[in-house]
Amino acid sequence: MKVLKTYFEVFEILKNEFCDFNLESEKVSIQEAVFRIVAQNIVSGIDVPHFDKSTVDGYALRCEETFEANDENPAVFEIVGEVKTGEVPDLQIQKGQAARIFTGGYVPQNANVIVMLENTIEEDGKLYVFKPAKPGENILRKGEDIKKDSIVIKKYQKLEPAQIGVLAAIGKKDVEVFKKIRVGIISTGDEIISQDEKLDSAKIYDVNSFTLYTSCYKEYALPKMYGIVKDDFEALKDALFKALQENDIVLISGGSSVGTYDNTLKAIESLKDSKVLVDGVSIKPGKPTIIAKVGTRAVFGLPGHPVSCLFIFNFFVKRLIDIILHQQDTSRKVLAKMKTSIATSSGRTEFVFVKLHFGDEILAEPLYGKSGSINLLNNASGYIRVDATKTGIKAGDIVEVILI
Ligand SMILES: Nc1nc2c(c(=O)[nH]1)N[C@H]1C(S)=C(S)[C@@H](COP(=O)(O)OP(=O)(O)OC[C@H]3O[C@@H](n4cnc5c(N)ncnc54)[C@H](O)[C@@H]3O)O[C@H]1N2
Ligand code: MOO
Repeated sequence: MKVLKTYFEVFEILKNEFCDFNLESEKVSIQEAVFRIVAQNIVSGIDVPHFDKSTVDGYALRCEETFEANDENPAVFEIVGEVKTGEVPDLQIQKGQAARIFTGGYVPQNANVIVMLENTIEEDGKLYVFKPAKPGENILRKGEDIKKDSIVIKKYQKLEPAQIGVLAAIGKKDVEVFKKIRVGIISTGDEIISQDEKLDSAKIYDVNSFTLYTSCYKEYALPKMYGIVKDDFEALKDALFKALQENDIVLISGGSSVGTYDNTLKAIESLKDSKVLVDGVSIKPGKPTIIAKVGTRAVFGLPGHPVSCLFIFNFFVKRLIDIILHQQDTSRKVLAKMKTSIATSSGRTEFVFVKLHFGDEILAEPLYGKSGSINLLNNASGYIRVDATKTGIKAGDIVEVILI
């Protein structure tokens, strides 16, 4: 009998086999680079800001002269000019002098504080300051945000909008990022037809090509469909061979189980340099999952049932993409209270889909349905894990829900 691997053994295998995957890089504009992974450390060529900058509208002056100021005895300054935002001022602040300045303005020489407009009165060319000001107050110093020559973004860091902002601030127009992981997608089965065909009895529309293709978008991978292949060993082998030439990961859905027409394992094994790493996992859904390495590339045989297929993408394929890109597990999780009890009995680790209800507390309502019912996922917010040693979870128990 086949020995099934546990899911954490599979995680370890994926990590050991694919952690030094050779990724090529490419240069893209910073606005195109969002959610991509940086291919080299990025060093700032400038200080940000690259001049002492006012963070408020007010007056530039020397703070020492305000130390004795109070409501009755304001410090008095002569206004010697105005700093135009975006221009370097040609004035210097001497003792007893102040200059008007606006948010973002270049702090004039000798000034060491900007007093906020609201804390002053300007009358007949004179400025009255009623409170002591602290040195450096309301000034963003040259290099205070980002120092010249410092590493601002590290290799393998993901570029979220905030990081794109940092790149913009240091004047970058483009950035070197890892190329998107290319994922080839094959559906198999004599009963599977495309949406262009007439739905005869005993046929079903291809669902997995589309759920897998669109799941790749969520992982910022580059999917390509290779169509529907009949239950024919040679045809599947040819499609797999072609997809492997053009992709980093190939996903075959259907034909991964033990039926006479289940050709996925045979097709993988027939390829030169192939090594089957996993053939069956002790989980539900997703038991008939196959994972292989062909040369340096990965091939997944995914269960045909649409729910199992999509679940295994989220559980293992996503994990592999994270490993290749040196990312932590990026699944989002919330704690919730079970709305009703559930029983589990497969002897495998079970993943139960739940719908979340948000109110004073977050409730997780278990969803029932078979692995073939894609509509089950239509209603699911996420899933919970029930270990193989357990026989279920009781209503009221707090569970961790992994969001999908
Ligand atoms: N004797 C056994 N039979 C089965 C086992 C087992 O351990 N022993 N495992 C069951 C489990 S669990 C699953 S999951 C399925 C997976 O089987 P396959 O990966 O070989 O998938 P198929 O048999 O080809 O298809 C299963 C089911 O899914 C439908 N399907 C397939 N591809 C698509 C697609 N692209 N779009 C929509 N639906 C698809 C297919 O028509 C079947 O209904 O095996 C169990 N059997
Ligand atoms: O992958 Mo299967 O869903 O365990 O029926």
